[in-house]
Amino acid sequence: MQTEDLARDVGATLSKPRFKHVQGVVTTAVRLAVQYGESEERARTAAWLHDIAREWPRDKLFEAAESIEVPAGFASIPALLHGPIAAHIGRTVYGIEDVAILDAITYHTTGRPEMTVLDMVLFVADAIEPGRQYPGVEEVRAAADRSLADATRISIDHTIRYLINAGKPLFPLTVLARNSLLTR
Ligand SMILES: Nc1ncnc2c1ncn2[C@@H]1O[C@H](COP(=O)(O)OP(=O)(O)O)[C@@H](O)[C@H]1O
Repeated sequence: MQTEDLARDVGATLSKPRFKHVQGVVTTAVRLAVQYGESEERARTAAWLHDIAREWPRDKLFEAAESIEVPAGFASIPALLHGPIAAHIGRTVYGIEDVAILDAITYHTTGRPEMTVLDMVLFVADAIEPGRQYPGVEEVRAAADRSLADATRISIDHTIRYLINAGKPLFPLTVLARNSLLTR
């Protein structure tokens, strides 16, 4: 699979602002991969694919989730389904067999316990790409310069606070991801 083909398909699938976000995630993921000793190629592929189903309507996400293997609990929060579905598309449409890439995509919104370097590269890149603006983003950016695990944990802390303040459900795996990062 050529990255150019993937980039072209993503460009044809997503809205302009979302495509710009993905481009920012690709650039940032590659930079973090170089900094933290992960493969640039894997980071690039995961980043191009991660949001390919992000703009699907709820019904389409639920329908797709019924026919693929989704990790436990994901279907209870529709906003999380685009990760596992993007991984499924990566495997079935683009022939990606590297489980590390597929897992990084699956868990890019939630995190998980014992996150790999590639998981964290994508997670943090998604949180700090240049187009991201939210209270606290500078703290995550600064942390990413010194420690990928700290940046991941701080980003998770922001997400947890955001979800609580917004009265939204919090996926339990994210709490386990945070606990695991605190004991690393
Ligand atoms: N750990 C989580 N638990 C529950 N819901 C979450 C979690 N993380 C994110 N969400 C919800 O899923 C939505 C999509 O998250 P994300 O993919 O990070 O958004 P985007 O990249 O579009 O900003 C968020 O707006 C939030 O409401």
